[in-house]
Amino acid sequence: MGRLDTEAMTGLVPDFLAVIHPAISHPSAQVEGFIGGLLKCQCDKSPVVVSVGSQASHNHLCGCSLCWKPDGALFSQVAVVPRDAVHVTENGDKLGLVDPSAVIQRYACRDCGVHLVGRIEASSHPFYGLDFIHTELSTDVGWEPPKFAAFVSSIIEAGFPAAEMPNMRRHLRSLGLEPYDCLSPELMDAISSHIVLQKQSRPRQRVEVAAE
Ligand SMILES: N[C@@H](CCC(=O)N[C@@H](CSCO)C(=O)NCC(=O)O)C(=O)O
Ligand SMILES: [Zn+2]
Ligand SMILES: [Zn+2]
Repeated sequence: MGRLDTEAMTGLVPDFLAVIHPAISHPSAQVEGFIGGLLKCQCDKSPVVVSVGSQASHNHLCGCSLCWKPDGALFSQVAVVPRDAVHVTENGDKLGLVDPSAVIQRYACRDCGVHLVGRIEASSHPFYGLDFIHTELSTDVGWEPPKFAAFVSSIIEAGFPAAEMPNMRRHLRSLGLEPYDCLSPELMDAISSHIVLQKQSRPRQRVEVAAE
């Protein structure tokens, strides 16, 4: 089987649980007062280790083509933490920038391909100050579980049959993961509010009208 078995997905009844994400049948149990843990890449030898000194927030499934997914999964599981809480503690020399032109600067292990951290460098970005992480890379217990599914329509770009999308959305809802085709309304509202504030703090442009 290839990285993503799109042939199996064209069957009449796709095995949704198997293709959504391996962690979804046993989601993490959030622990109050949890203060973070260690993320490790999938290398048996000299794994990259990242220390995260914070609980994660906005944990969600993401169907976009850019976020890292375990083999065979259609969705990534991705959350944010304050960037100050993130420190590469071991084998950081193995990290490489996946796509320098992306808004989220994702750093992956060059040996196993796992993405350890996604950082926003543009200070004007609504999510500046937050790093994207994959909590499944940690064996520590207490991380916030995923709460919704984002960029769901994007899985079609990975080969998921468009005709099966109503079933996929129904299935995500049955798992308590409301499907959205961008981010959740809460996050979209935060993005728009940030844009309004940015416009207000920018001096108004004078529009010159040429005299006839
Ligand atoms: N259809 C595209 C969507 C890609 C996309 O816009 N991804 C979002 C969500 S990633 C985390 O939730 C995004 O913010 N991307 C910016 C970036 O990744 O740099 C596709 O599937 O590729
Ligand atoms: Zn690795
Ligand atoms: Zn994504």
